Amino acid sequence: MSTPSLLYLDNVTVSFDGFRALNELSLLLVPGEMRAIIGPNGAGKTTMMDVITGKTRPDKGDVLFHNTIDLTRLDEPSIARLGIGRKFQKPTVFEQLSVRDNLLLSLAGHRRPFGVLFARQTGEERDRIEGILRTTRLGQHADRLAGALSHGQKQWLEIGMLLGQEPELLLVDEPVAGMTDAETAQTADLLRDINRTRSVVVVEHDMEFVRALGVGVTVLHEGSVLAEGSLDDVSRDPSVIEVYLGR
Ligand SMILES: Nc1ncnc2c1ncn2[C@@H]1O[C@H](COP(=O)(O)OP(=O)(O)OP(=O)(O)O)[C@@H](O)[C@H]1O
Repeated sequence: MSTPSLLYLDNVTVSFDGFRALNELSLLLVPGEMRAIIGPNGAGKTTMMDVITGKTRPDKGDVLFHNTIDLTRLDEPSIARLGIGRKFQKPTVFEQLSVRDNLLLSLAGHRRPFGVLFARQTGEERDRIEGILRTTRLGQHADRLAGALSHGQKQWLEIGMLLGQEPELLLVDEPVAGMTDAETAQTADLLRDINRTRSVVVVEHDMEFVRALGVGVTVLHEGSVLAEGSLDDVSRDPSVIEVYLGR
């Protein structure tokens, strides 16, 4: 029996003017998994996310979703519709709207986004928004303008907006950059909650946060996987110490 696979990057190479940002990168994510991706600056983390979401096309290699769908043949909107959602580092919430209205706009299935603000909410929409408010710890702030939230709360709102699209796999890029220690700890809890029902790939430099996640870690270096395992395992790996943690 083959290993169940949610996402499989098979020998993916991406070159920019002859420079290999990804160099025969292979990585397997099983359904339901949360994986942390770490690695020094320039290791290829962002390029890897760009390949998964269809922003960058590899020169070589396949990216298989559920073993059968080759993402390298699809464009960004098609990949998003398949259930792969990405949160970029910088929050891009609608500052002039309330937290609740931001979430309403994000719900999957709306064809004319801004029109929904003037339409009567359905019970199902209300329930889904309440669920996302609970997950993102924003229940107390539902009626505040998004622009009045702290940096950390804006990041949670954006994660909530991603949840509105019901992704099967969330890609999260440096979620705790610029957060306070308390916000960082809460973000780890929040992602663990989300991971009960969805798979997650999180790129992060903050090792305290990665430790709090308590998930498998992949170390990238020069566009390839240098090590994989628990944070303790990879922290002990001499090659990792040499290129990254020991710097
Ligand atoms: N569009 C591009 N054109 C040329 N070179 C690029 C391009 N995108 C990335 N690179 C190079 O590819 C390498 C990998 O970059 P990438 O942004 O994927 O690394 P990263 O691991 O995300 O780094 P960081 O932790 O700094 O965000 C870097 O050397 C970068 O300069």
